[in-house]
Amino acid sequence: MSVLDEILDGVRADLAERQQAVSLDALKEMARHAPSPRNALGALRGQGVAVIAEVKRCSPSKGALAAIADPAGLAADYEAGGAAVISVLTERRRFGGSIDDLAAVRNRVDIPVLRKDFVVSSYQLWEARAYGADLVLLIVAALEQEALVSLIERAESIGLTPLVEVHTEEELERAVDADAKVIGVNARDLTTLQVDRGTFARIAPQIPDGIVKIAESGVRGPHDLLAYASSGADAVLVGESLVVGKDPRSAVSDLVAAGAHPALRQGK
Ligand SMILES: O=C(O)c1ccccc1NCC(=O)[C@H](O)[C@H](O)COP(=O)(O)O
Repeated sequence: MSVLDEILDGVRADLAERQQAVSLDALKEMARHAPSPRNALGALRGQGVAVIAEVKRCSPSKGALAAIADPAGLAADYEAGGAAVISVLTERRRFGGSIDDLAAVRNRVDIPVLRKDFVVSSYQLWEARAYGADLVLLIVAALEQEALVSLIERAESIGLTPLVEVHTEEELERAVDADAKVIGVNARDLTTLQVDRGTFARIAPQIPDGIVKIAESGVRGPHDLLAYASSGADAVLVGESLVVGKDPRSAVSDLVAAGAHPALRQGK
């Protein structure tokens, strides 16, 4: 069984428990009272290369990364460093996250917040909105095309901006066919878990103009951001290097400064 299939099995089991505990109607009611969605597209399309800073405790590829007792405090540091968006990994079994992390982060910061998870059902979209998410990750490799199209439509209809993640040219074609407006190319192969930073440079030129292009995974510092930017990234999504470092605020600030270089502004 592939890593993705293993993750998805766990996600479905946890989801079934939550669906038993909280009805869809109750979630919809919570979503109605949630704070209004923030302007995610505006944040990603700002000047320079936008930095999406991730709250990530552990991962299938590396195991434990950082304890992160106060995810909201970490997110506040990211925001102070100039992050445009906060990503919160809410998957429990392999990433140590929770939907409560999402709510805590959303209540602390003033920038848009991404629910980063393995979404397979519209129930998770309502959950995301009920707990304050502004964006939601949809992974093409985890979804049949019909489900991808319908989750994108449903997400947009309830005020979420879908970030549609691809790993290959075939998945990119599916994302574009599904009318994705924000596409992330993830450099981490879901079968081997190896990071190949060349993936973005290979796939990004085929992303049509007008779609926001995000380079995900493998950013160790400003030099990787600059490499992704030179291949056309509007934004980078960074997790591990921020949570294992001593000073997340200045690490974000260094990335933001590199991404603000005037030479990178052309075409944005
Ligand atoms: O991080 C993993 O090991 C992983 C394994 C399987 C599926 C997804 C995985 N990570 C999620 C992400 O996409 C990253 O957390 C995100 O792009 C940040 O990457 P990094 O900066 O390399 O931590």
